[in-house]
Amino acid sequence: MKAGIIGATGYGGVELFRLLNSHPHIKQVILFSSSNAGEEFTSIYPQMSTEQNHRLEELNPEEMKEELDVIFLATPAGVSTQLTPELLGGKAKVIDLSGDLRLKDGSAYTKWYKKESASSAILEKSAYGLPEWNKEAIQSADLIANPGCFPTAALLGLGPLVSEGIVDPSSIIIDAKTGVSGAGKNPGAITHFAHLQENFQIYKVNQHQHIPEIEQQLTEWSPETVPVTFSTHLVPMTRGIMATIYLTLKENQTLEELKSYYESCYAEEPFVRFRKEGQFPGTKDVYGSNYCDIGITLDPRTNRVTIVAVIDNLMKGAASQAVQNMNLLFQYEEKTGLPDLPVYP
Ligand SMILES: NC(=O)C1=CN([C@@H]2O[C@H](COP(=O)(O)OP(=O)(O)OC[C@H]3O[C@@H](n4cnc5c(N)ncnc54)[C@H](OP(=O)(O)O)[C@@H]3O)[C@@H](O)[C@H]2O)C=CC1
Ligand SMILES: CC(=O)N[C@@H](CCC(=O)OP(=O)(O)O)C(=O)O
Repeated sequence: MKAGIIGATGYGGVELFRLLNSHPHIKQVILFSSSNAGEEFTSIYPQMSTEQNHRLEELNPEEMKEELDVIFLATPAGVSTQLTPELLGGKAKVIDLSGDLRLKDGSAYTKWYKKESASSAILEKSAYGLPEWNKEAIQSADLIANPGCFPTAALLGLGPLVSEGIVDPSSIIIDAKTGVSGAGKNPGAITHFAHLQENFQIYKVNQHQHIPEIEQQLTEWSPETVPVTFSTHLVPMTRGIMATIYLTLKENQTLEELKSYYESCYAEEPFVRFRKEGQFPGTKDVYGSNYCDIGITLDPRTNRVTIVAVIDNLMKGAASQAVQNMNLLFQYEEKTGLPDLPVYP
């Protein structure tokens, strides 16, 4: 198979390259760049040298859609809205890592991303690429909207309880922390080393573009609308997301019952690991891997549940989840080409 990466010189693009380069079904990876076409990839990332030389190519959607089997877009918001219509209709399947195609309601996209949305025809065509919850739709799609990094952690953590209908829908608080690579390779002043180191910073309070994405999926799982309080914090680390989620239950349940919902939801899922009672994961437990590790507990004093879900934002939050989706699209075994274990320490 031939794969193409648009936005190859960004953090998500480089991580995709690393994974696709050792994927057993990918014979060739072609890298596209809007700013460095004509240059060798190794002139930008010498550490990514391989046996094959990779020159950064200029975009040519007409050729790409016929010659490539799969195209990944690892580009800033707004680019996929423009490019996807030109990339569909040929041989290639398209996997978009940006937020452009995740929200079914184009006006919600415009409100939260402050950009023009893709057409409703494109939005309808795209399958939400959260494999643990949407496998069938992914397998039969031509276009995948890879989930956001925070929604991946939050939804995998919340899914078993919200879909069971046992959560008070007005009670959900998602308190999330992220490493700085989530902001891409050209972040703003908030991510400057001098500001970031020894600091812990909340940002986009009540304005984060992942709020409607999380609510869209929760509301699909639940008979009621599920609004969430969602806050994001930058911590001085490179990779990793921890979503600490608090909620109350509609009726009393035991921790054993709660655990059983997770165990049955994720029993067949190779990339969700549920912790034993009393254990909670840290971000290093999933570093460099496609895992989402989850721990839960119930405080009998308050009847409040605490859920902790961790992922690597560049992996399960972006590139490796995109490869997991590619595996599903092409009927490869879901774990193909993805690391078995995280990098530790
Ligand atoms: N970083 C993360 O943890 C996650 C990121 N995402 C999303 O994935 C996407 C990529 O993120 P990330 O790799 O971090 O971002 P980066 O900013 O690191 O890279 C984006 C790349 O897109 C390319 N690009 C920029 N403008 C254009 C344009 N107008 N047309 C075509 N290509 C363009 C650039 O590459 P070049 O100049 O070579 O074309 C750039 O290197 C974003 O939408 C992001 O929100 C999603 C989940 C997690
Ligand atoms: C640290 C940091 O800034 N993280 C980014 C991650 C979001 C992202 O990647 O954007 P989309 O999923 O919408 O494409 C943020 O919080 O906005």
